[in-house]
Amino acid sequence: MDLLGFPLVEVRPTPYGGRGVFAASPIPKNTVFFSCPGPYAFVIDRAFRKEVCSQCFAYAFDAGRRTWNIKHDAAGACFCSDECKTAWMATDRIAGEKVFKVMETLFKGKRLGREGFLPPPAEISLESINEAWRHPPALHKFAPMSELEHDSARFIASGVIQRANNPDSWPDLLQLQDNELLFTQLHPEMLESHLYIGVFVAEALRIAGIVVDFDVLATARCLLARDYGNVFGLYEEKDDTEMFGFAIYTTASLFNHDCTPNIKKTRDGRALAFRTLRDVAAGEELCISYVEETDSWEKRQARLQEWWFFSCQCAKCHRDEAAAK
Ligand SMILES: C[S@@+](CC[C@H](N)C(=O)[O-])C[C@H]1O[C@@H](n2cnc3c(N)ncnc32)[C@H](O)[C@@H]1O
Repeated sequence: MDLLGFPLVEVRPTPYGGRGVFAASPIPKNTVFFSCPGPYAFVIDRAFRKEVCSQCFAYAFDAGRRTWNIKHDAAGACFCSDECKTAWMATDRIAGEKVFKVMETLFKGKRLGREGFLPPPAEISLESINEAWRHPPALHKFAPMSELEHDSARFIASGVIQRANNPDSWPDLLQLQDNELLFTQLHPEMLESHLYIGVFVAEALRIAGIVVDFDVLATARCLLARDYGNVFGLYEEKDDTEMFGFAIYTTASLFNHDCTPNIKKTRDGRALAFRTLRDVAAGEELCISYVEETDSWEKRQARLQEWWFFSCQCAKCHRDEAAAK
């Protein structure tokens, strides 16, 4: 697979975990060998909305400010500059603006939401998940939705709008690893939440009068299936400690994990850039670290299992596991 024409890298199968990204030729230390211009779908968490520019993700605190005050109140977005607001409004997000407005109104007025919680199916299998999506729950009038669910709904809505505006990019999203079954087996209670999120987004599009030529609920399901295990946290650029949202970048999610990574990602506005941490030989796999490398083997494995559903096969983990026995 071609990584958007970046000549230093190629995508190939690995013996341990699906595809990986490999150096096609030697790459010297400190080379930015790949970058991804912007996310397919993203959300700025409600709690951070006033502090993060919805267009370029600039963090107000990094600029010595508490909040950004150029706003699009109805759609729940803030901007660091008029240029960013104009860019957000003028491009293909016009449909998005309408959908986000409707979603804000429904959420703030508690106009549509869920009533209580249903128990998950007794056994989580692909069949029981399919069956649940065939019979999604109805939204209730004047029922609340949690802030977390609404943030997830905004994330899914941004992906649905992306598909509507750029149909050619949908296959890029679809080729990401589908983690629906593994995720639902670990978190069965989330199945119902995902169904509500899908129904909520479909209803928001309907109320906004946005007609698309694909099934919104099925699209929401595809996005949710690829969200866990593929998304990147959006962190502020200075210290990389405060996470204010999350985003899915199609090609960037092809990098596997290693507890001794040879590359590092950095966010540059909307873009993600990948840089070598040491000289890399031709044919070596290029891996980032999904977790804190200095944590114990047990802690790293637990986190990778919980959030990425795999047991790490890197050399350091094999060494640490052998030492622990
Ligand atoms: C973000 S995806 C990376 C790309 C993925 N290999 C693919 O083909 O789409 C993360 C998934 O890759 C696999 N993976 C990544 N790093 C791994 C590792 N160190 N050991 C085992 N599996 C790994 C796991 O299946 C994990 O859920």
